[in-house]
Amino acid sequence: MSVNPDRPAEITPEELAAQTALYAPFTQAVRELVDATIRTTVDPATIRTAQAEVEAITARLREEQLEGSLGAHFGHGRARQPWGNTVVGLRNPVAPPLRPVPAGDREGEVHAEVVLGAAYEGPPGLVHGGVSSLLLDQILGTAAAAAGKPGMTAYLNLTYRRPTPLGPLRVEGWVDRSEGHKTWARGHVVGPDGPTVEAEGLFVLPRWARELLARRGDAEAPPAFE
Ligand SMILES: CCCCCCCCCCCCCCCC(=O)SCCNC(=O)CCNC(=O)[C@H](O)C(C)(C)COP(=O)(O)OP(=O)(O)OC[C@H]1O[C@@H](n2cnc3c(N)ncnc32)[C@H](O)[C@@H]1OP(=O)(O)O
Repeated sequence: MSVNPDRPAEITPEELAAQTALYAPFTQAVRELVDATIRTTVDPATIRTAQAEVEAITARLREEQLEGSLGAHFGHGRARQPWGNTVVGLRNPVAPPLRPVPAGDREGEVHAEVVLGAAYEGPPGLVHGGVSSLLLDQILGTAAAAAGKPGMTAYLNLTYRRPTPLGPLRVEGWVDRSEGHKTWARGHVVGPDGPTVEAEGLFVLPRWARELLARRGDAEAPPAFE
């Protein structure tokens, strides 16, 4: 998670829409490539040819690239897009991606439907425990932010109740309680037979951010967490 205390450069909603239309299908195509890489059974000569083609594409993309990570380069107003984020990033093919939306009636409650394929496997046919943790960290953090209490993960406790099958899943998060700059959130991964992994975490608005807000006298506008 990069934390940017300054407002990143903004682009217009029209430019944001244009960039989304460009990059979302491109990123999805690379996700498909990853899945195909894992599952293909083509002959060795085809693999070698495909490797050369992929390397050529990579070289073409590297002709112009950023120095570091993506951060929150794109956005407008308070709707900045964490396009590099490993869970929700629109430009990150590693991201499943998760698309949390407001749901339910608990504070900050957000849900996301997601389909996890071969790229997220741990035990055969099952989701890797670290991947469940990844999704839950994000959805609990998003719930805290949706409740207007954003923070960084101070701790995240997980209980793996039963194995999580690869395939369609729902991830849910909500705020349990908060005290000032500390917000406790809960959530779970739900499979076809009910919840599989439960999470409870503490999200803290860091001291530096609290001090920044105090200087700005702007308690309603937390700094960007992307
Ligand atoms: C409408 C929809 C909008 C949606 C819009 C989406 C927006 C976007 C969503 C982003 C969703 C991101 C979801 C991924 C979230 C990551 O992945 S974050 C990355 C992983 N986490 C980290 O790297 C954090 C690393 N740790 C730190 O930076 C610092 O230790 C912390 C946790 C920020 C705390 O720092 P601090 O505030 O400077 O420290 P400090 O003042 O000592 O502690 C503050 C309080 O927290 C308590 N505390 C700190 N750590 C702990 C702990 N481990 N256990 C218990 N208490 C603790 C302290 O005791 C203290 O309590 P009080 O005495 O104030 O009551």
